[in-house]
Amino acid sequence: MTDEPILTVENLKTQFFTEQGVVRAVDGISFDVYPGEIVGLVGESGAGKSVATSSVMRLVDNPGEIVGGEITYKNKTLVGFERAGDELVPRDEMLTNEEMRTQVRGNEIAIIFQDPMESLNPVYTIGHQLKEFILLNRELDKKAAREEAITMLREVGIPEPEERFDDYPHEFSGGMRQRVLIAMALACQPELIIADEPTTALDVTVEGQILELVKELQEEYGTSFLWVTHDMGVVAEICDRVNVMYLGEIVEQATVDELFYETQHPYTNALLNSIPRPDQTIEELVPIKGVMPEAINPPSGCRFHTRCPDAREVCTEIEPTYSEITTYDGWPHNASCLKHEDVGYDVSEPIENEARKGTEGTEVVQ
Ligand SMILES: Nc1ncnc2c1ncn2[C@@H]1O[C@H](COP(=O)(O)OP(=O)(O)OP(=O)(O)O)[C@@H](O)[C@H]1O
Ligand code: NI
Repeated sequence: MTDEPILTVENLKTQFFTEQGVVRAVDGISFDVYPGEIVGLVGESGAGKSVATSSVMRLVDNPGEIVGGEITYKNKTLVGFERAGDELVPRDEMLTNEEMRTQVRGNEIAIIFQDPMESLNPVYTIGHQLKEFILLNRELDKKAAREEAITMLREVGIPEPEERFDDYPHEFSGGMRQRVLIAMALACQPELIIADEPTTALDVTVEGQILELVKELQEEYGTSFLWVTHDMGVVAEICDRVNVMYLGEIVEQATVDELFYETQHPYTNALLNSIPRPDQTIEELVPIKGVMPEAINPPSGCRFHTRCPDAREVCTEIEPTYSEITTYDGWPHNASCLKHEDVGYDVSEPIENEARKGTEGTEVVQ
């Protein structure tokens, strides 16, 4: 851990101002990404993963707004506030929208979304789009851009890229299209790629191939990744470190081995029990019971107390502090659970909740 992180997110808060109320989609999360790392952001649907990544890119949809926190990418302030009277206002060094567009998005940080059809234009050929993208972001002439596009298609495992160059997106399979998006992201030589569930729509075999490809490319180019998924299996496959998100908060963060073998948070445990493992049969899988509450009015105390199999009285009253439990190999292992705090968890009464009532379980799918 000698390097500095390339991305640091501190106490980020992003909210949506809706007619029903304020949706606290991201509610004070902190994490970082070091050079060459693949860092996971994992959690059920609605946890706030996509809002977190779009906040990093400063692409939060209306009526959403980043209302607090700091995001630093290398020496650039992507998000930073200072107090002016009662208000928080952007600091001078915070990049403008124009600077985000010209200096950060695409060339420094690229993003890959779940649905390639949303990112690819159906009326232009794959090659044309890739070439135009390269021309826009790199100082290459047309011929060199075409060659680079073909090289990148080959790099991401498109067979016979010269011939496939003139195909339209609909002539590619889902997996192939996702490879094209990876090629597009890589073509700008970014240092960080944010991938928001890019393999979720693919079948497991194709997903496995894409994950293999990402690992290879990561080794070849040293690119860092922030990998968003709801699937702990994917985390195990490619991530170095992982952040577990629940209802707008990161509840546990550690290296992958630590997280899997020294799990500290009951939610992480529940996520791990709900995925297929080689040592378990499908029947042994335990879906997480109950549903995630609304982010407009999160539960008091620990937000997971309504579904936590270990919840006690005290968990409904005291908000756990996210803190370092141990370190492993120089990496912190953080979690927020009252079991690790000196607040009387041991003497508190277990509570009736969705986990104990035998409520119908909801599978962790999105
Ligand atoms: N445009 C919006 N307006 C209002 N609320 C929103 C908007 N976009 C997201 N949210 C809310 O923010 C919260 C987090 O959503 P987000 O899309 O980040 O979840 P996610 O973890 O990415 O889930 P998924 O796995 O389904 O993609 C949810 O409660 C969602 O309803
Ligand atoms: Ni999402």
